[in-house]
Amino acid sequence: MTQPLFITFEGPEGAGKTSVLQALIAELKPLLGDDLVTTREPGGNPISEAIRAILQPEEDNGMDDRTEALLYTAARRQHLVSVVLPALAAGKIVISDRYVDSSLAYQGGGRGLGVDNIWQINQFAIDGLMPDLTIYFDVPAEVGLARVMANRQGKIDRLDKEDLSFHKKVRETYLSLQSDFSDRIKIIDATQPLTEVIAATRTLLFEIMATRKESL
Ligand SMILES: Nc1ncnc2c1ncn2[C@@H]1O[C@H](COP(=O)(O)OP(=O)(O)OP(=O)(O)O)[C@@H](O)[C@H]1O
Ligand SMILES: Cc1cn([C@H]2C[C@H](O)[C@@H](COP(=O)(O)O)O2)c(=O)[nH]c1=O
Repeated sequence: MTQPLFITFEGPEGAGKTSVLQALIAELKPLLGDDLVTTREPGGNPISEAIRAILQPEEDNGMDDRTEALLYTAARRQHLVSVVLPALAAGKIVISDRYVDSSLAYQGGGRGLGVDNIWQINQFAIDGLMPDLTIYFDVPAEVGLARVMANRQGKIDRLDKEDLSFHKKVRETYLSLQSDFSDRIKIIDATQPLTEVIAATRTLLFEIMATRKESL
C-alpha cells in the first residue's frame, strides 16, 4: 500500500479554491484514478450536507455564533468518519476543500469566538487528525467578495453577506495561522491570474506527492 496523504485547501470567500481544485482534478484523475479522493466541508456525505443546508441558507436565520461553531464541528466529525478516515486507511490521497482551519478563521477570528476556544471544541471532532499539507489561497477580502458577487448568480449565502470587517478578520486570522504553522500551511497569492494560481498549486501538490512512499 502507498502512504496516505491528507491535503486541505483554505481561503477567504472567492479565493479560487474550487476553481483550482476542479482544474487539477482533471489533470490528476488520469494519473491517480481511485487513489485520489476530493471532497469538501461542510458536506461530502448526506448528514454533513444536511448540516450545510442549515448553516448556509441565503437569508439570515438568526443562528447563534456558538451554535454555528458547533454545527461546523459536527459536520466535520461526520465527514471525517464517513469519507476522510476510510480513504486514508486505504492509502489514498484526500484533498478537502476546507477543514479545521476554516473554523479557526471564520468562527475563531471572524465571529470573535477565539481561535483557542474553537481549537478546543474541534479536538473532540478531529481527534488529532491534522493535514499533511494545507494550501492557503490568499486574497484581500474586497477582492474575493467582488469575485463572489460578480459570479455567483443569485447564490449569495448567509456568510457571504457578512460585512467587510468580518471577512477582513477571517483573512487576518488565516494569515496569522499561516505564519504560526508555516511548515504545514503554504501560502499562494490568489490575486494572480487563475492559470498562475493553478501552476503554483500543482507545484506544491507534486512536491508532496513525490515524498509519498510505499508502506507495508
Ligand atoms: N485567480 C483568479 N482571478 C480571477 N477570478 C478568479 C480567480 N480565481 C477564481 N476566480 C473566480 O472567482 C469566483 C470564485 O472562485 P471559486 O468559487 O473557485 O472560489 P472559492 O475559493 O471556492 O470560494 P468560496 O469558498 O467562497 O466558495 C469564480 O467565479 C472564479 O471564476
Ligand atoms: C468548513 C467551514 C466553512 N465555513 C464557511 C466558509 C464559507 O462561507 C462556507 C463554505 O462555503 P464554500 O463555498 O464551500 O467555501 O462555510 C465556516 O465558517 N466554518 C467552517 O468550519
